[in-house]
Amino acid sequence: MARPRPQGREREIGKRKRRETSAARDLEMGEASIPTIDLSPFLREDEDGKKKAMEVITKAFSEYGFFQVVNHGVSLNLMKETLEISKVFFDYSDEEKSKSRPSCPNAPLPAGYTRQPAHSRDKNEFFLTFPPGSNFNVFPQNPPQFRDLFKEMFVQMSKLGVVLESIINECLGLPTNFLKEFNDDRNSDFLVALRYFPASNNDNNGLLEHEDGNIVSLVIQDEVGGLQVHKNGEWIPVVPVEGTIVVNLGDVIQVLSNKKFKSATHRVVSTEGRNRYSYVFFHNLRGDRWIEPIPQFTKDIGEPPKYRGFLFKDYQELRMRNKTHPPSRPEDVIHISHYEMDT
Ligand SMILES: O=C(O)CCC(=O)C(=O)O
Ligand SMILES: [Fe+2]
Repeated sequence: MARPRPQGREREIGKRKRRETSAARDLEMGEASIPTIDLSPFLREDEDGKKKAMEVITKAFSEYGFFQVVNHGVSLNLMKETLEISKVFFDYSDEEKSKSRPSCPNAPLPAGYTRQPAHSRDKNEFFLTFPPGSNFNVFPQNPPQFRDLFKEMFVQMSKLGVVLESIINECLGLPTNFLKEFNDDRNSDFLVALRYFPASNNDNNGLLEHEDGNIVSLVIQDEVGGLQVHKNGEWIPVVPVEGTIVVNLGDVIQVLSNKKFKSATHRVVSTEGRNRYSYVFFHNLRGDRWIEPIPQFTKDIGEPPKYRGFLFKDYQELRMRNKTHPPSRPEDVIHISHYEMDT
């Protein structure tokens, strides 16, 4: 007799277990690397170059959900300076850093400086801001250039986020400006500077495997390395190349596109004897948006929706609970599979 197919959570546990085993097996890592894409055709409206780049991007989004970009419009000097300034800031004493602890309890995320609690599996500390001018933002007095550099980085990364969103829109074949109109409020975007601590003898986890929940994320990493993306049972290193920005897709696009595009699973592995610094910009979405697979990827082509609809805010809250009240069993952590339909 055929074995009944595992349902819902049981099925998810199976998937995760398989992934964890293969993660352990593949820790040594294969030869694969993620694609690098030149964005200059989009910035200078070169139609032919755009078409070619879009083919590569569409493939990368359907297979990996991850790629790196060059000629992205973000100043290379600014990238260097912001990494340098974050080293200066994170090297300050805990007392000094604590002066910019989050102070606004109703902010959707803790803006300012946060260190992961000792019991957290993630071994990092970070500094988060919402768009310049947001009332949630808290900045340190020192280093004196910190605030301006952070603001400038926000502005430039936000521009790139908008460009990438329009590229995603085009690669998915959506009506012109569909995503721009759906996601017309930039107040929920945020920028995070991170410092990962060196690996210890028995723990090299910097950031546990996860998918980003938003539209698209942009990562600037220093030369230490450790960011890895999961593909076909393998952990592929995202090898740092100075001046490049890593792009990874979030769950919102995976759901809207009914899984045509993937939000890749990724993690950060820490390195013995070295801190690792990075910046991540989250091109996000208003909490009151309703997310469900769009008809173009479901009923228009005779495909059943792979997800039930949900309010983005509810998903964000569940993801937040993963952090504030981490479940003891990894399989109880909420992922986008929480909304997956049994097909
Ligand atoms: O620090 C990195 O390289 C990536 C961080 C990340 O994946 C995240 O914050 O969601
Ligand atoms: Fe991430």
